[in-house]
Amino acid sequence: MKHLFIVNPAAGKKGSTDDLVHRIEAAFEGRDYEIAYTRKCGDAEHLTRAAAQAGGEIRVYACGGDGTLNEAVNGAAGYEHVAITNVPKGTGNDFLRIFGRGYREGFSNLAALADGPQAALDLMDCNGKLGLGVICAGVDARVAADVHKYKALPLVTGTGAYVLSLVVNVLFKGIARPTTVDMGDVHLDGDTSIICICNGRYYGGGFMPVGEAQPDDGVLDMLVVPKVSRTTFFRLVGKYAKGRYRECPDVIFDHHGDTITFSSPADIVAVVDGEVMIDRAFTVRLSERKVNFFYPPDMFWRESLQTANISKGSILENAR
Ligand SMILES: Nc1ncnc2c1ncn2[C@@H]1O[C@H](COP(=O)(O)OP(=O)(O)OP(=O)(O)O)[C@@H](O)[C@H]1O
Repeated sequence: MKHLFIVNPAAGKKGSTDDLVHRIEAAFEGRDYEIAYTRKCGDAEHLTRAAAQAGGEIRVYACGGDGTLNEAVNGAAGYEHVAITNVPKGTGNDFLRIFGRGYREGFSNLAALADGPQAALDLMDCNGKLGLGVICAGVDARVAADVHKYKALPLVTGTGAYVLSLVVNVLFKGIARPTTVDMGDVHLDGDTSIICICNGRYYGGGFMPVGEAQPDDGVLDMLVVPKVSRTTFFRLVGKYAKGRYRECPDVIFDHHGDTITFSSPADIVAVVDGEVMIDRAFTVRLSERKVNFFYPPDMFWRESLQTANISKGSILENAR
């Protein structure tokens, strides 16, 4: 088995690349491994696909944030002899949050990760681009997309850019946009505030719209929020972020299936695992391709197992 580390030097804190490389060298001495570095957008996808096409069992470690992971997903999808994972080195790593408390430490333990189990996960196909975690296409997507613009301004920090983007988009540009949406029996023709499709559970640094979403159940969990007043929006956002959508059936419509389409006379911003796409019509469907994902031996994404892990930890701690 070969191990390929794809390191994004632009992701994460200064000095994190050197630190990671030392940890890889220490953990993989004597094993068949290689370290490759990305230089620009798209490199992680090309490196992963090239490794997959070379043949032979391989584990690919996308070392970066959700963007680097998403590129590895697009390069590895459909190749049964390839498995990928995400070594946290970004600011977000929202997909990994599904593994519960301690996910950062768990996925940083390279020796354990190398021999960890793997599972075939579902993928979302969004106009040809694959996503593993969450796709959004409403005011939340416009906020996320604009954060990059504001970050480039002098004297604006990461949090400052997010607050600025939130204020401009929610208070000044308006929450809703004219959109036609079809998902299952739900047809909406009017203004829409939020469209969200979950295969994973988290996005935007910790929002969890559908807490019961499972990345391997063959189901995409979709939520749509029509036009609401600013007051309702701010009242709703806490419940939306905590997966309490069932408490608001009159303003959050849900569908659990395999396809959603949405279109607008104006450009729609969609964000796929943190990556921005712009178009006037989108189809998001369950892809026929899957991706093998490997993870630490003591972690899993089903709540029951996460709970079991937590209680196992406390039993061990009590025994010490
Ligand atoms: N050498 C490089 N220099 C600049 N940008 C790069 C380089 N290599 C990759 N990239 C780009 O960096 C972008 C950000 O990467 P990534 O999303 O993994 O990190 P992040 O933004 O820190 O984390 P997160 O998205 O989880 O918040 C990706 O879109 C990728 O295309």
